[in-house]
Amino acid sequence: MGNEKIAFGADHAGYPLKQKLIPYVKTLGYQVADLGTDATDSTDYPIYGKKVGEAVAAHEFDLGIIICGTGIGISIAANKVPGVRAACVSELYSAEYSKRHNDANVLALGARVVDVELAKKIVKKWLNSSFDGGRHTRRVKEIIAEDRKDESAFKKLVLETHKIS
Ligand SMILES: O=C[C@H](O)[C@H](O)[C@H](O)COP(=O)(O)O
Repeated sequence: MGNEKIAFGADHAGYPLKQKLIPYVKTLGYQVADLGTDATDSTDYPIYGKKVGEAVAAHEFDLGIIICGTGIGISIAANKVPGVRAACVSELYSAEYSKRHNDANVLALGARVVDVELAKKIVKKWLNSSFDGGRHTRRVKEIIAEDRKDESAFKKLVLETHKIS
């Protein structure tokens, strides 16, 4: 923990929480970049979900943290980017298991759902958790195959284990 580079993004609803989380995550020792938005003026969450998603998928950053009102819209937008596994989280169990089982590389939060203290706890739990591997590796590989539209790789992974296609 601590040496990864993290990209932050938020719409207007997420902006106030983003401004609180960035200094907090810096105190945990991470390198942080703010990809916007820079004000509470109304904007559109897909802009920032896409921006952070593309930066993470391109390996410019190790992880992303994105925030809108519910966390839902911005996570939907980020998950359209191949290579992104964004988890919309509002409690600690999912914060941990989105890393352990899903290897989530983007965390989405709802600024109208969680308060600042809970958001900090979720972020810390997520950053401190890591992928379990094992059976979860095959499942994540199936997601990656689908991202790549590699139907034969997907079918091979499924067939190997479940004897279905
Ligand atoms: O999923 C979408 C997000 O929660 C947005 O932050 C929300 O829809 C923005 O709503 P409004 O334009 O009413 O501030």
